[in-house]
Amino acid sequence: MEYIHNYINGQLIAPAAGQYIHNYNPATGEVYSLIPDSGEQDVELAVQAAQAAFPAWAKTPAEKRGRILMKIADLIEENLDRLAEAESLDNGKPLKLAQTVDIPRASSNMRFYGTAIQHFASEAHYMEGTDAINYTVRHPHGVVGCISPWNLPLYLFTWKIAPALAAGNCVVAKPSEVTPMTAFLLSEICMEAGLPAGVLNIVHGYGHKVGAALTAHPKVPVISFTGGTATGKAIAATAAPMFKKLSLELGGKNPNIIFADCDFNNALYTSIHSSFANQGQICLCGSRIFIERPLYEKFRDAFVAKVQALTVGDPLDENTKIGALVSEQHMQKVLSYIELAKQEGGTILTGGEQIKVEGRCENGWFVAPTIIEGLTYNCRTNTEEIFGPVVTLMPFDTEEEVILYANCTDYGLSATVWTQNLQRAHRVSHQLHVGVVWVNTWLLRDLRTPFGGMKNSGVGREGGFETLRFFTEPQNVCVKL
Ligand SMILES: NC(=O)C1=CN([C@@H]2O[C@H](COP(=O)(O)OP(=O)(O)OC[C@H]3O[C@@H](n4cnc5c(N)ncnc54)[C@H](O)[C@@H]3O)[C@@H](O)[C@H]2O)C=CC1
Ligand SMILES: O=C(O)/C=C/C=C(\O)C(=O)O
Repeated sequence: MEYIHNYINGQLIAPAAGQYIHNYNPATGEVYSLIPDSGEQDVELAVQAAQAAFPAWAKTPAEKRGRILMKIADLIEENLDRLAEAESLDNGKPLKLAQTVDIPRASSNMRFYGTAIQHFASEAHYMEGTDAINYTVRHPHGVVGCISPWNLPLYLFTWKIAPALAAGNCVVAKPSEVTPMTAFLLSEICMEAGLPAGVLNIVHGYGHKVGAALTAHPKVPVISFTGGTATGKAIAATAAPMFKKLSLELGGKNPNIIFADCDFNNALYTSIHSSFANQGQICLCGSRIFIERPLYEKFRDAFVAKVQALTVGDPLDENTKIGALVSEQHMQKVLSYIELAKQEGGTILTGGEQIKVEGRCENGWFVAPTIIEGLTYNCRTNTEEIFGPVVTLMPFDTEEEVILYANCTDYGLSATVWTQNLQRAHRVSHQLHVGVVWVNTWLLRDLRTPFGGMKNSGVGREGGFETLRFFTEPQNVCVKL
């Protein structure tokens, strides 16, 4: 059985208490490795290592920090196949998705911030008539905490640590205990890339132990978190009275709005992707599909037919489009929402159940891609995050009506709008209470843009210079000339 180790002060080490958690392969239901069940003592060691490494790392020229991040990016690319396979085994996602999306994006994250930091300049403000000049420098905070989820494990882990490190902070990071493997492999890559000891520390284990200890640690003034809204709330409750700086990327219940004048094929094929990519376990998935009434039946029938043709199965098989859900517990949550949808009067057009895959995956956690119609826009199924391969379809008649539907949840992460009418695209986008709108596309990412949500979908924005600002403390110096 393979052991995963913590990465503390440049060393791969066992957890202080010597306890481990089972790590499951979701496609087979088997335990295949062991994760450190770390606790406060391990977090303390990691914070001390990060504190000790901070003065030298903060003084390292940005160009040199950037070079190390780019070396890490190169090594991620060199190890793409190994990392992609590890991600697929750990998470249940199709290997192909890990090869083409997760791991390339992890490398892009490191490369993007390795270069961005070299363009992140101080600001100066000259005071006309007063003969004074202000300059604003941005200092790294010291030790920052990064807590990431299981749905896009290395993708989101690197999305946090890259800007934090680039800005000169030292990091204590906690990957999800459900999918720890690629963060562990990354610690080996960081050692090979020459990242100095203590600059990045990775402590594995449960959220209520490691995550909670990191959030409450008095020497960690900044926490960046991506995950569920309930967990974000718990983190905020601990962090707020300690005046910690927080970035929270939380859940979504995103509308996918399809007007009758859309490019039908583009809307259809992209909607399959935005509904079911990664088994629907992406906070940006468009789980509520609103279709303008004249197109409703045509879209519904084509969508159902195409979704029925998707291959659900062994994530390692290159024909597989839908892999396993991440855990048995998560699968039960998703199935319980399908039951709720039936109780709320929904009609299951396809899917609606667990799937038994033959062969080596017979005990895996697979759910058929599920399409439901006939629900009201404000029922629980249509307002609570399911985070699985489940979408609902609803017709609408007017822009006003669909905007009401789209905005009626407590979430406000993203939305997609399909129309060939440019004026309508702008008009509707402007009225959506979400942080990110895609028009005639989905999940097309430019890493320079602000990314994040409104309402219960989060606090703050990641991406571009926004994150470098988050991971630094501005200091203004006013000089009277
Ligand atoms: N990015 C997103 O939008 C994500 C949303 N979710 C949603 O959240 C639901 C629950 O999923 P979970 O696996 O429980 O996600 P979670 O939000 O509990 O896990 C995310 C990370 O937070 C850590 N964590 C958990 N409790 C913590 C605490 N008290 N203090 C600090 N860190 C803590 C976890 O160990 C993990 O590293 C999902 O069903 C889904 O609806 C889950 C993962 C990602
Ligand atoms: O930054 C991105 O491209 C995607 C982010 C996705 C999440 O935060 C998520 O699914 O949790």
